[in-house]
Amino acid sequence: MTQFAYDINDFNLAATELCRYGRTLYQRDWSPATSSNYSIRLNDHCCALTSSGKHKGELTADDILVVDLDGQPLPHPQHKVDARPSAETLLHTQLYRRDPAIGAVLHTHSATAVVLSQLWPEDVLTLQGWELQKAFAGETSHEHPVAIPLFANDQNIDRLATAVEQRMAQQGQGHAYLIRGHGVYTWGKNISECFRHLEALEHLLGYQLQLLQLQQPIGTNNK
Ligand SMILES: CSCCC(=O)C(=O)COP(=O)(O)O
Ligand SMILES: [Zn+2]
Repeated sequence: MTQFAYDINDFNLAATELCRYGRTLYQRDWSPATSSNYSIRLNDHCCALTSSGKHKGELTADDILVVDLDGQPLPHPQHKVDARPSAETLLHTQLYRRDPAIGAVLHTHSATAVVLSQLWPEDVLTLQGWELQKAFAGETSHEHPVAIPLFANDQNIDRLATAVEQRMAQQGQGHAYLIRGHGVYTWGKNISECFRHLEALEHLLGYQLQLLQLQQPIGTNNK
């Protein structure tokens, strides 16, 4: 440990990874126009997190901040005084606070996730029957239902994080959730597992969206 509440080497590694994943997620068109935020846990008390409003395909280590699990920025020798953590920081810290096994969180805004989140009528989307569900940690069969809760979008992130926590306390943590018209949050024990969850989810949500489109009576989209 240093004079800071985290190990600088851990921060440097996390910053490198977050920048690298940012380039990948931007190239996949899942993080357009400065949208999205990403984080990696540094220890029991803090995480490295993207700064607000940055282009996610062009992140540098200067764009990665450290916050404690209340979402408050912690000092770093190179950080600019005006750098602000993500506006959605509390959606990351809610996850790190509830589960010490969570090591990384990714939030993205793919067209598939956003469109499906607007079309889906219920407050939970249950994935079942897809082999790719087994990409989620601990899932061993396509037959086991994987519930993806949906939340109304809310500019009050504190209130949204409280709603997420309440739903998880009642119905289980799951692997991911959708915010309507906004995007998806998913997590994992580390960034590589988290990315696997996100990649699986993108495909699974794509299957569901295609099913919805196929179930639409022929010709109705021309009227
Ligand atoms: C331009 S997208 C609007 C904000 C958002 O939803 C997002 O994911 C990025 O917010 P941040 O403060 O983390 O840059
Ligand atoms: Zn967002």
